[in-house]
Amino acid sequence: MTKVIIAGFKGRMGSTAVDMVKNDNTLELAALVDPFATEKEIDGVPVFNDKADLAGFAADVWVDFTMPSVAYDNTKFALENGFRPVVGTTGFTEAQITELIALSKSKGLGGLIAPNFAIGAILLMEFSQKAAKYFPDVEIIELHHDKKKDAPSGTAVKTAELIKETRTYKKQGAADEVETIAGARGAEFDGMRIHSVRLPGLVAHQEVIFGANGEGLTLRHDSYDRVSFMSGVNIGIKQVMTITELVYGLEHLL
Ligand SMILES: NC(=O)C1=CN([C@@H]2O[C@H](COP(=O)(O)OP(=O)(O)OC[C@H]3O[C@@H](n4cnc5c(N)ncnc54)[C@H](O)[C@@H]3O)[C@@H](O)[C@H]2O)C=CC1
Ligand SMILES: O=C(O)C1=N[C@H](C(=O)O)C[C@H](O)C1
Repeated sequence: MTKVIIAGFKGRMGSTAVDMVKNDNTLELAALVDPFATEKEIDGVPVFNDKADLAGFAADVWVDFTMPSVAYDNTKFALENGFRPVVGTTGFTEAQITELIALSKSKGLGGLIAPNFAIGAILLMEFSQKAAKYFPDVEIIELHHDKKKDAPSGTAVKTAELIKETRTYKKQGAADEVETIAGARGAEFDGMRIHSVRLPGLVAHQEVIFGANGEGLTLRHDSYDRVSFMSGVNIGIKQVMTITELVYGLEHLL
């Protein structure tokens, strides 16, 4: 049995992850963490408000769906306490990821930071990376629910990072273009543009639009329900038990 801690269990993703773990008889819910929890235990599973109280606790995996502002500290805490992190929380800097990978190696602990756990989103990123080799003009439009705290989404950033590996650099748009309203052209990443839409009713969606002479290519993925992320979280939990360092992106474990 793999013993799993879920941090952020009161939230949209954390609560969905609790159901997924409960429905897999090879996984055991070992502890739940959320500063907003009022319960001391739920169905015999201990509940903690503060991660510090989990130092020395016996568990294998730390699943994290919390907030960008705490995800780095939580992941570091997990590694320092022998829990293999499986982190969906977004907002890590490149430097933080590099540091956490080094820490995981020094501890010999597997781990995963995955900006998106949906298999369709992983495919969208891979297809986009392939297309960018032939279509260097690309704009990313990510669309999310209006409770999302970070912009652009972690998935959009990861998509842009992957595209950067195959795309020949170019600064897109007219050389003399002017924004008459600041931000009209979106965020810039390596010369390409990323646009963030926030609306009630949405869950998590992304389009990657390529343009070339006389043709266009649009790739799109939609998560209509948070259950779309759960097979990826389940794979992540199982795979981190078999590796000895943290990886960035679920594609490394598929
Ligand atoms: N990688 C992926 O596939 C996905 C990632 N996400 C990301 O997961 C994160 C959480 O998203 P939601 O569940 O929608 O947010 P949410 O706001 O519904 O839930 C976050 C929960 O974390 C709790 N929390 C805050 N600080 C904490 C701490 N220090 N320790 C433990 N719990 C803490 C909050 O009280 C809240 O219950 C976001 O960064 C989001 O972008 C969301 C969907 C899919
Ligand atoms: O906040 C969300 O909801 C999501 N966050 C992740 C991201 O920032 O990419 C993954 C997914 O898009 C849902």
